[in-house]
Amino acid sequence: MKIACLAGDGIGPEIMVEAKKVLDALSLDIEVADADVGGTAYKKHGHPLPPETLELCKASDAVLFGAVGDPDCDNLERHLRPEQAILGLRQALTLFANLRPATMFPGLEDMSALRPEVASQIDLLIVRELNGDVYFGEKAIRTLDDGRRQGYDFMSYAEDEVRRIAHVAFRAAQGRKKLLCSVDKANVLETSQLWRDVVIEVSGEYPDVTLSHMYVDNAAMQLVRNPGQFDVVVTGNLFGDILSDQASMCVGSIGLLASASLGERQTDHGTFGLYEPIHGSAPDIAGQGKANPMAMILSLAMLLRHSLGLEAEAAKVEAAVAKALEDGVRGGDLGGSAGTSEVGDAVVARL
Ligand SMILES: NC(=O)C1=CN([C@@H]2O[C@H](COP(=O)(O)OP(=O)(O)OC[C@H]3O[C@@H](n4cnc5c(N)ncnc54)[C@H](O)[C@@H]3O)[C@@H](O)[C@H]2O)C=CC1
Ligand SMILES: CC(C)CC(=O)C(=O)O
Ligand SMILES: [Mg+2]
Repeated sequence: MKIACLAGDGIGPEIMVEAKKVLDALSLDIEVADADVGGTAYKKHGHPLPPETLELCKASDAVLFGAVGDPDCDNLERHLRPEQAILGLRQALTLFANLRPATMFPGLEDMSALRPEVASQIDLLIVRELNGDVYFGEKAIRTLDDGRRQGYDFMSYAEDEVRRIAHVAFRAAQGRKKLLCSVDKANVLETSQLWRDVVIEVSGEYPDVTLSHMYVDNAAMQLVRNPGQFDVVVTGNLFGDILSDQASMCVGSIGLLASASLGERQTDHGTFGLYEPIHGSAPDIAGQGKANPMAMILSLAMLLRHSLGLEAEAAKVEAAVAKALEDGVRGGDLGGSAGTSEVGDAVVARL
């Protein structure tokens, strides 16, 4: 079994060290190969996603990804910016299904942005489409005939793109509480109207799952008012990006939310995938040993489960994180003082 490790920029390398500590502690027979990505890769190789990095990912069973984003690169042409590396990987590897679970860890209710009795109900899974929407449509800043500049990003979903993510979401719901909420903006957007029509069509194949629909503005409000109503939420790329950051503060911190990005390619032991925290490179705290590595460590757990078929090991890692939190191990993002390596060590000690 082979994993490609792409640490990236900002806090990426700091949290990747901690995930590797956890992997080492499990003593598994896994080959680990590192590669450059993001601003780090641009500075070394002139491109945020060098061909050798992409080739390594393709030749691996799974990719463990830190984060990309570097303020030094903000004025580069768009195709050279660090963020293009993660967008490029998602597209080149056809990773269209992004699973973002948000669950309340026992004992952490006091850190939620919500009242503890509301927060304690949270156990949801956001299934975010990852290969379409405005992120991948034609985009430009052009000059109109009257001299005004206009920016545009073309939003679209083809029916097959909606159908395949809908199937992933319905199957996920079948393995949980059998509730699926599809989030869109069908009252305004044609893209969303097609999304809704196709989700309804697919629902015919899953009579055991209760499907509901919600406009995204209401969903943002309901996520704060009564998040316990949600089991699986399926939505497009942009809405899923935003709602998952919001969900993270409902359970305490963005430093806790992991993700799996999956496609259809099967490995010998599961599904090929890329695993990353939902947060970015956090330049404001990079290099200070303050980043919470738990989202990265929980992403490793998802990798073990989905790509390597190591369910017991995945559960062990998740239990070690939960135990560390229960024991009061908290970084600055959770109102504590534990540094990045201290948190990683605490998780390893509980494995
Ligand atoms: N998949 C990726 O690689 C992503 C990359 N980005 C990029 O990251 C850069 C920074 O973006 P931001 O909007 O600031 O979002 P961000 O998620 O990097 O940071 C937002 C806030 O959360 C905090 N934070 C994030 N992760 C944390 C952790 N593990 N522990 C403690 N605190 C944490 C940061 O310090 C910051 O105050 C940008 O270049 C952006 O494009 C953003 C999101 C995803
Ligand atoms: C291209 C990324 C920066 C998008 C993002 O914020 C995410 O995937 O969470
Ligand atoms: Mg995001």
